[in-house]
Amino acid sequence: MAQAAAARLITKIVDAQSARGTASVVLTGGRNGNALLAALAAAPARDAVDWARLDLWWGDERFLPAGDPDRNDTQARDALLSSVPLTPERVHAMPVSDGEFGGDLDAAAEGYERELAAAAGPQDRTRVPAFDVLLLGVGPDTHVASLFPEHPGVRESERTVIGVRGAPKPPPTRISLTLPAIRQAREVWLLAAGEDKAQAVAIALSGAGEVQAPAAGAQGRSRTLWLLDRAAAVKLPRQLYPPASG
Ligand SMILES: O=C(O)[C@H](O)[C@@H](O)[C@H](O)[C@H](O)COP(=O)(O)O
Repeated sequence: MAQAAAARLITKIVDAQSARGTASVVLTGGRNGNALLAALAAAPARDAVDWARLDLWWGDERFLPAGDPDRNDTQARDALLSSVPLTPERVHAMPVSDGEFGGDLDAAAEGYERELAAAAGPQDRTRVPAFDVLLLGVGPDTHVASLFPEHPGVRESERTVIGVRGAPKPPPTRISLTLPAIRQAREVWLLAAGEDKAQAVAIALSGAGEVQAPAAGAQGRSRTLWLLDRAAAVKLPRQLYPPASG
């Protein structure tokens, strides 16, 4: 799944850069998100991407000190970012807990909200850029980013970035894009591999509401793509699962 997603992402970035001279991608944490980045680092076509003209954002982040190994941006740098010639000012990591906002989670979330708004173009209807691709790993409970079933964050309808306390997935304190922000992306790609995601995938794709199944609310403006391996697809409703191609 990671290899296939990496190949698709390279193509999407190259297409965007040839069409508009730039591209913007929102990264996700977790096993599948990091596997995609590692696959990208190893992809032969990797350097078809003009890394200097790529804007990178995060869908969520653990609110920890800079360089903490549990931070998504630390893991992303280790998996890919440190080995490609990105433009540092175009890599928009979410605030650290020992930076300009100190340990003030809400101030840090507001800071990232302002950074997104500043990058939004006049053509963007809301206060975030029109991301070309917004990547999301899917939790076994159907969470995406740090939006968990029945938690306050998934109900947020105004803010684009929020602080999350008491997340069921450790570590508990996080910063996350909200569903309104996620839905501004041109394309949303949801990544799920492994048997432990099969139930979540089936629930999210069978008409569940976004409060009960946040992944169900993660739709792109022009496209929503679920990138699954067979193990994660086994519980899909039959009409959604093409007959095994050999
Ligand atoms: O900060 C995080 O933990 C991630 O952003 C989170 O949303 C992750 O993508 C899912 O929990 C899936 O994680 P796995 O791919 O490891 O199952």
